[in-house]
Amino acid sequence: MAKAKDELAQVIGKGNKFEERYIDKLPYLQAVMKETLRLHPPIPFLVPRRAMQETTFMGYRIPKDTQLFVNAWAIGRDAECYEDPLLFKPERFLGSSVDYKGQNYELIPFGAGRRICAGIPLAHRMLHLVLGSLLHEFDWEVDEIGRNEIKDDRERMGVTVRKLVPLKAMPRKCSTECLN
Ligand code: HEM
Repeated sequence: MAKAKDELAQVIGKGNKFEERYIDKLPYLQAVMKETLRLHPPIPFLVPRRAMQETTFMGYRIPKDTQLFVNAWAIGRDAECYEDPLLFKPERFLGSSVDYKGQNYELIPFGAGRRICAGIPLAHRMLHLVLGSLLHEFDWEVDEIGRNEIKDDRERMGVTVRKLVPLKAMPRKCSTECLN
C-alpha cells in the first residue's frame, strides 16, 4: 500500500484529487489492480458457454450442447502461468504487456473472445478511480482483528466470489503534512 500511495503522491501531488487522466501515469496502481483481479476474479467461472457442435479440445471430446465453464480463478493461480502464484506481487506486472483486455489468456477476469465483458472501458476507469481515490485521500489502519482478517484468504464461492470474512479497515484523513 505504501508503494501505491507514494506513486499517487508523486504523480497527482498531495492535496490534489484523483482524475481519470492520471490512470495511464500510474503503472504501480495498474499492477495492483491486475494482481487483485488475477487472484480474486469477481466472476470466477465467467459466464457459462454451450458447445454449438461436437468438438475436441486438448484431447477432450466435448459433445454438442455441453455446458462449459472457464475457470478464470484457477487460471490466475496456475504455476505454469505465474511464478509464486499464490503470492500477492503486483511487481510481476511492471514492465509486462499482460493485460486483462482479452489478448492474454492467463489473465481473463473479464473473459475473452466474442462475448468478452462489454463494460471493460468503464470498469477499468472506475476500478482505478475508486481504489486510487481511497488510497490517495486516506491513510488506512487495521487493528489486531483486521490483521487476522488480511491473513484469512478463505472465499465464499458463488456466481460472484467474495472474502468469507470481510476486512474491516479504518480510513484516517491524511495528516496536514500529507495534504500539503
Ligand atoms: C469489475 C468489474 C467487472 C467484471 C469483473 C466483469 C466481468 C465480466 C465477465 C467475466 C463477463 C463474461 C465474459 C465471458 O464470458 O467471456 C462479463 C460480461 C459482460 N459485462 Fe462485465 N464485468 C465488470 C463490469 C462491467 C460493467 C461496468 C459493465 C457495463 C457497464 C459490464 C457489462 C457486461 C456485459 C454487457 C456483458 C455481456 C457481454 C456479452 O455477452 O456479449 N461489465 N463481464
